[in-house]
Amino acid sequence: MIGLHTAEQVRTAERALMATLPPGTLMQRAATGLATVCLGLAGRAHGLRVVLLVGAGDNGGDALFAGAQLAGRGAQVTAVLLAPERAHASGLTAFRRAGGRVADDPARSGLDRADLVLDGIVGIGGSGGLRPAAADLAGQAAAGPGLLVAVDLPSGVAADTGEVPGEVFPAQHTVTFGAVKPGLVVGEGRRHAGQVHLVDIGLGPHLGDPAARQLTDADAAARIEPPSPDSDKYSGGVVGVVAGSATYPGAGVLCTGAALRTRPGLVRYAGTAADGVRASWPEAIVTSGRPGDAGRVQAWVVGPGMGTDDDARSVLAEVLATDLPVVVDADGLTMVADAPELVRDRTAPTVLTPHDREFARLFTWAGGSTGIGGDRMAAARRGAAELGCTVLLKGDATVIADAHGTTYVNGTGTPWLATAGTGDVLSGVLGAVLAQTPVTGLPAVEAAAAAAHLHGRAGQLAAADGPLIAGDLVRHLAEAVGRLYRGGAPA
Ligand SMILES: NC(=O)C1=CN([C@@H]2O[C@H](COP(=O)(O)OP(=O)(O)OC[C@H]3O[C@@H](n4cnc5c(N)ncnc54)[C@H](O)[C@@H]3O)[C@@H](O)[C@H]2O)[C@@H](O)CC1
Ligand SMILES: [K+]
Repeated sequence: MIGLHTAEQVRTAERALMATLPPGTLMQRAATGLATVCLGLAGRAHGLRVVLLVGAGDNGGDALFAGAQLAGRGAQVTAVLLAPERAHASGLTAFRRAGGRVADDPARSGLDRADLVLDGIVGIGGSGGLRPAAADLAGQAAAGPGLLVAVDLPSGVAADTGEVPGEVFPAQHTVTFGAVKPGLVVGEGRRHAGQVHLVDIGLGPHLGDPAARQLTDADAAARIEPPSPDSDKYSGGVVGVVAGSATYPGAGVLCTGAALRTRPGLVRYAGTAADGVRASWPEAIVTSGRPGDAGRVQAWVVGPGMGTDDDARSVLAEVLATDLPVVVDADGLTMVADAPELVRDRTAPTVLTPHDREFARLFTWAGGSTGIGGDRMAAARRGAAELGCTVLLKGDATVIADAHGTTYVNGTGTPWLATAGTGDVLSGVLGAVLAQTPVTGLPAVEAAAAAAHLHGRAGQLAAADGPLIAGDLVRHLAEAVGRLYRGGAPA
């Protein structure tokens, strides 16, 4: 499990740890970790042209100490000081002593021929958009040839939320200290962090509960129960699917297929796409009747492609009136927006899986001119608390939050997933994981996080061959599940 810790949590842990250590120890650990990652990325030190962008705080101090280490190994290191009189004093001394050069004019920084640029402009002490001089340097760095490495956090990204209120240092790598900050993996910040390298500086025992979490493959595998020797077709959890329509059977076919491929125990389908589903999936038990005619299930998926007419509304109400876990997606969400009490009044878990527009329809505060806003974790938590459910807010880093504020950020996926029908597949996967929860006792928020993780992995596998369509996801699900159990390895 990857814990995501806010700036304040990191500072609190730092204070507790620093009380037991000589001054400067943590910065030395951070700088050594940073220099080590840089050497690994560059593959050499001797003759390497390095430019440090140095702000007025400790983030600049990290850059200066790392720069000193690189200079000591033969790199040609130039520091550009944004506030020369406030630059980290002992960092600057060490840097100069190691042979580092301070640029006397930011216009002659050498960014146009650097091999490596370290962004030590601002870290967890930053606020608001980058100031003009810093923004200008970030722009020059982006236009230059150097590998762009952010120190702790790309300058311009809000550590706790991933908001990017102005210009930003567009890192290809971020070397972060002590804990991964949410802003590196969620929202717009994620797009500017590049590959994240976590340097352990010993904060661990002092960090406490993370503000949010991200699953690894092993975490996801542990939340999707494999069959055991005494399993039968019922013990994996029976999924009920209400999706698609006579005119548009596709959503029913994709959703049912995804549920079957995630944990092939038993999937029951009820709805007007019965003929299409039956033709595609002889393994499913299909009825064209109402959900109540389908037989016993342990969880329902309702909504994708089912329409929003009166019949659909009464089917949705029937499903939500059960005391079973329910996933509501797509048309189901449109109808819930008109009747939120159907969800609010439930005692069994409900997972809503909106994209931004659906989210804005569900929650009027997110529908104004500002939309959801840059803090996607806060939005998902607020929505979940309002309806007493779990919200899976789709995005390039999907956020999953429940009414208690427990939050996950998904770390798998590919931009190729932004294509028609992939949401229907996610609901099917989620239905299958949720159907196990009466037995596994897994909280719905974790089931949803595991489903998003698996869905993203299937997307990555499918996209390895080029552009994917939703059916490819279903075809790659079995392999994605198998790889999760094998720690990511192919068969
Ligand atoms: N807290 C910890 O546990 C550790 C922190 N370390 C480093 O210390 C950093 C935090 O240091 P500080 O608290 O000194 O703060 P920072 O160095 O992150 O930022 C403070 C400076 O940035 C300027 N600034 C703020 N917003 C700005 C903006 N929008 N545009 C331009 N400049 C802006 C401020 O004027 C201030 O001088 C971390 O990010 C990390 O790099 C490490 O040395 C290791 C340990
Ligand atoms: K930085």
